[in-house]
Amino acid sequence: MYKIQTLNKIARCGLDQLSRDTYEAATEILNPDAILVRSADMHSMELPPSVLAIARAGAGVNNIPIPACTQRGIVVFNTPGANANGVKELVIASLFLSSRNLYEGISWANSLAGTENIPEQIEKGKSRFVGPEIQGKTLGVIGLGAIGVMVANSAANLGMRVLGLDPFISVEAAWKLSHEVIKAPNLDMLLAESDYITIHIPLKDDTKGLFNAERISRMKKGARLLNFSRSGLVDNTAVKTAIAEGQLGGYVIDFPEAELLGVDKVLCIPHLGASTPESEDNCAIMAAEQLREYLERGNIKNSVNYPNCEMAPTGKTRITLLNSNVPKVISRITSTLGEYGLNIDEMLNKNRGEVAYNIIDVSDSVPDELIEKLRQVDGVVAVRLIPDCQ
Ligand SMILES: NC(=O)c1ccc[n+]([C@@H]2O[C@H](COP(=O)([O-])OP(=O)(O)OC[C@H]3O[C@@H](n4cnc5c(N)ncnc54)[C@H](O)[C@@H]3O)[C@@H](O)[C@H]2O)c1
Ligand SMILES: O=C(O)[C@H](O)COP(=O)(O)O
Repeated sequence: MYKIQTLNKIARCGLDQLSRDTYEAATEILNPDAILVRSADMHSMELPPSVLAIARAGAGVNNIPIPACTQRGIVVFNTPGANANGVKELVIASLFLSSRNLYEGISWANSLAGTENIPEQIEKGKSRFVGPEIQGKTLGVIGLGAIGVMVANSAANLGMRVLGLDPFISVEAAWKLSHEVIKAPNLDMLLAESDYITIHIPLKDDTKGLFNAERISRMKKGARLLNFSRSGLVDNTAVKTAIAEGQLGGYVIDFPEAELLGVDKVLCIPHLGASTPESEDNCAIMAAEQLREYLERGNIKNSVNYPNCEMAPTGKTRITLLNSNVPKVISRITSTLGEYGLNIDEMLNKNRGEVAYNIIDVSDSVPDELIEKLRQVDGVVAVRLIPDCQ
């Protein structure tokens, strides 16, 4: 029986992937084998030694202490693209929301409740909420991954001139990008020419505070900024100053913090990007499937800290090893197997940066003592035995 701890509400159809005969999933559970999470902050959580894997039902993994997990041999997964359409639709909606002053206009209309001559007041007052159409305007998209590509393509379809910037764009994303999207040669050009800018990059050490006062000052005067990625990418104080000075025409944030609430021209959305039944289902199913594949077969798919590594099960005994990516570890592993007279039927080794992963299938039975010996091998971080791997 595998035990799964859920730290957030995970869509039922995802949990249904984990059959009740083999899995027990609960919010409180002793010695979990794996954790299923959405946005819960795990940085201060003490992870029990039993945890083998963490699956983030979503894209951003800044809520998970990745380096500490890697060091302990905990494989962390996310669900690339599973909620991208949900976010894209809200980004497109927010272009209109912000440009046409819809939130302010609707709030004002509602504030007239209980007063006289509503139609007259509406016609008199509406001119305060005039806002530009997006057709023909320039949208700068920073980050052309799962979400950025969808946003860029949809905006081009709506008649916008779209500039895209992603120095690390994947081949897969590049294939999906509309030929109408113009490659911005650098951030300066994108900042200077865009009427709207939307950010779709992960929050990391090198992206933190990307939109600071200096970069905002290089934006076109009155341009609007949309942030559906993470609050830490944009400096809130710089946003407030730039709005007060008219440099920024508006800011839409899906991760509002205290200092932004109630600020004029700031639209605070309560992290609704992926809050659609479709996105929640997609993420939960993908995360649960990835966990199953890892726990039951040792296969790694869509990990953010270990290499992807998949070997079709042979029905034999499978040994999996997580190790440091340094010379001689593999030879030490294979000679340890040799000492116990074990012949390797199939083996797959993949590395990623400082770590590596191995799947080894053997026909013979594996004594517990050998697994203990493998755990002692210099450079090996964790070892697992999966008998009769189907
Ligand atoms: N609001 C929400 O509910 C919601 C939902 C999903 C994702 N997100 C956030 O959006 C981010 C992007 O999601 P995604 O699914 O598109 O991820 P993704 O991994 O598919 O795409 C991220 C892209 O950013 C690019 N990138 C990284 N650093 C960059 C930089 N400095 N300049 C330009 N490009 C850079 C990468 O090359 C990649 O193509 C996530 O990391 C997450 O923080 C928010
Ligand atoms: O990174 C993500 O996938 C989003 O921020 C969605 O987060 P959520 O699953 O908590 O809605």
